[in-house]
Amino acid sequence: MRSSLTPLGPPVSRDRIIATFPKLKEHFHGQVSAACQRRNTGTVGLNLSKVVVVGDLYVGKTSLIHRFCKNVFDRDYKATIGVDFEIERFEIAGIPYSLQIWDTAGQEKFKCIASAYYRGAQAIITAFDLTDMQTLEHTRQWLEDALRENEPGSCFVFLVGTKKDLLSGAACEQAEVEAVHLANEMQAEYWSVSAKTGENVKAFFLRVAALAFEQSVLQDLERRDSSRLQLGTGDLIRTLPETQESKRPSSLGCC
Ligand SMILES: Nc1nc2c(ncn2[C@@H]2O[C@H](COP(=O)(O)OP(=O)(O)OP(=O)(O)O)[C@@H](O)[C@H]2O)c(=O)[nH]1
Ligand SMILES: [Mg+2]
Repeated sequence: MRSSLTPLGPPVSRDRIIATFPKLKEHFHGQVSAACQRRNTGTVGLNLSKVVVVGDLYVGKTSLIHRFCKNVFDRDYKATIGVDFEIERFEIAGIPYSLQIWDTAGQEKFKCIASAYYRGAQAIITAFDLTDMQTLEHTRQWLEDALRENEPGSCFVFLVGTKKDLLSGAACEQAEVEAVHLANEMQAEYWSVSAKTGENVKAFFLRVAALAFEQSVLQDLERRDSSRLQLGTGDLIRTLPETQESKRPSSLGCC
């Protein structure tokens, strides 16, 4: 049965339906599964969760997003001017869910435009080119800039090595060792992908969506719990001791 929160529009495509937690663990958090089963996920199904993709120019940010959202790959380079975004709809544990994926420009001259869009990100994807290790080094700065605009600890961080199709053997292994090392430092999850062949692209974004969804549901439950608590403990109605004074209606208190 579809959720009553399903937004207007056509149903999500079959490959955007996530029933079990992708990669690393099999199940959603117990509270999240229970909330989904009871359709008690508040406004999660109606909100857009923001994902921001950052990294040097030419590393393949736009290509990665286009491969996932449109299933296309363009060999020609067209620099992103400022920012762009795509909205991708999912159905996760039976609940509709949407990601707003922001594609930012890597060119220095657009940095101030792009950084205005970092705020409110639930996930930050820092991308680098596996064939150009300088771009890996620069991910530290990209991440620092993006985190500065967000509450500490509020974002999932991913380090993504792109253009996997261009590397193989020892060179690939060497690049990945360095990347995993940096990912640990950043407390990021590391993925390597190819927008050209599509390798790992869908699995990666499904993982991003599942993590963001789980966090959204938990935050929503917490928010509703705490507002209920505030109502419960609020000193809204005070009882007066039963004296003759207090029994008398105040309007009759004169004379
Ligand atoms: N072989 C290969 N080429 C890729 C891959 N991803 C991107 N490219 C190429 O790399 C170039 C740059 O890709 P973009 O996606 O435009 O790079 P970008 O990071 O968005 O660049 P800016 O918008 O300037 O920040 C293009 O010519 C792409 O075709 C990949 O997985 N494999
Ligand atoms: Mg781009």
